[in-house]
Amino acid sequence: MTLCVDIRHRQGDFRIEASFTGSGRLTALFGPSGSGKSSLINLIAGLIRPDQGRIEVDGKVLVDTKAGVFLPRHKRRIGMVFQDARLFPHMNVRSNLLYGRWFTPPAERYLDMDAIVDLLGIGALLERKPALLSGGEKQRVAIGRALLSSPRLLLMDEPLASLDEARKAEILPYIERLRDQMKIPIVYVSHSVAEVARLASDVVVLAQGKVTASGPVSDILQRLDLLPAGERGEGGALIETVVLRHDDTFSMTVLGSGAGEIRVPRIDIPVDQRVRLRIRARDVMIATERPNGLSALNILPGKVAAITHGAGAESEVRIDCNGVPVMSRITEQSRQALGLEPGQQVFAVVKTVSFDETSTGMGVGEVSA
Ligand SMILES: Nc1ncnc2c1ncn2[C@@H]1O[C@H](COP(=O)(O)OP(=O)(O)OP(=O)(O)O)[C@@H](O)[C@H]1O
Repeated sequence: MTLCVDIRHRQGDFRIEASFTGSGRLTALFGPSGSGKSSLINLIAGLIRPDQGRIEVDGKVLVDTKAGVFLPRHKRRIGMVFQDARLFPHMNVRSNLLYGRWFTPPAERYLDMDAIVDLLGIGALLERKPALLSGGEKQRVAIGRALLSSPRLLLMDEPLASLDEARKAEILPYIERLRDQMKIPIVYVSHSVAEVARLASDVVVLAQGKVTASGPVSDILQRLDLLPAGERGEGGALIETVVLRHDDTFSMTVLGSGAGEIRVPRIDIPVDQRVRLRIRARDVMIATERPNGLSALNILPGKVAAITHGAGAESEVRIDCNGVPVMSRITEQSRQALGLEPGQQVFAVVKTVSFDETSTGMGVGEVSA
């Protein structure tokens, strides 16, 4: 899918000037509060008419102010999921789901109820009213309702923001399945690095209404300078791995990657499955010789590829571990003490316990354009 956005719009004192192309399965709009993420979603959905510009999804022009085109919302075939599920309280789950089909002409319906119910695991909930659902279940039904409108694009505006960590963890695998099994492109608003790392194929970074960077998720998450200050500690490398084996004695899982084997706390993913692993830059130590007598289990040989002096006392070091970039955030004092320079052979050291449940997710399949 290709989503092309090139718009300028003013609301009050706030100006949006956004231009980007998303060609992946799940494009994350990422930025701090007030950066314009929801405004951009509303512009794509047709809830706001832009002052100037053009929006196109897979060749279908939704807006082109120069040509006088503004497709009204109901003709855009866009599914929306918000932070709050917005289900109809008087209808049961089945009726809420079927409501999504209503506005789509039968000839254009390409998703059926059974497939969606199965994908989202909501078969047991069909007769219940929303008041009897957990927050995570409500969001799964809201996603189902949006999908049953057979949309050509799905917009998700912070769909997990109102859920606690346990409910988020419950719903993330369903969004991964949706991303990997449905052919519907998704634009997903978030200000959480953990969520973006797990779900996105591409990222558009927004700050004060402007696009400051866009590209594949692994490229963007390495750029710690692009991340909001409060989320910088969550940035780092995002690498594709495969489950090699589970070590039940020590409750660990061994992942294979281009950088070597990586041990993480046991994850419930079958052997041979792809896993996307986030290694936070702040969790990576650097050694100039292979360490001995060290408790950390992951020691990845590599070469210093680049060093960036960050704000204040910090330096960011990109280590090329056999073609796999691993980021490390260390103090400038440590960098100088080790005499680190580009080209130098080093070892990236990562403790197994530094990986948590937000560090791994199902690997993204081939991204079809
Ligand atoms: N109708 C409006 N009129 C004037 N200003 C508005 C209007 N709607 C939003 N804004 C302003 O536009 C800016 C961007 O808001 P927006 O909701 O798009 O940001 P956001 O990145 O989605 O934030 P959050 O993460 O907090 O939801 C904010 O400064 C907001 O106050």
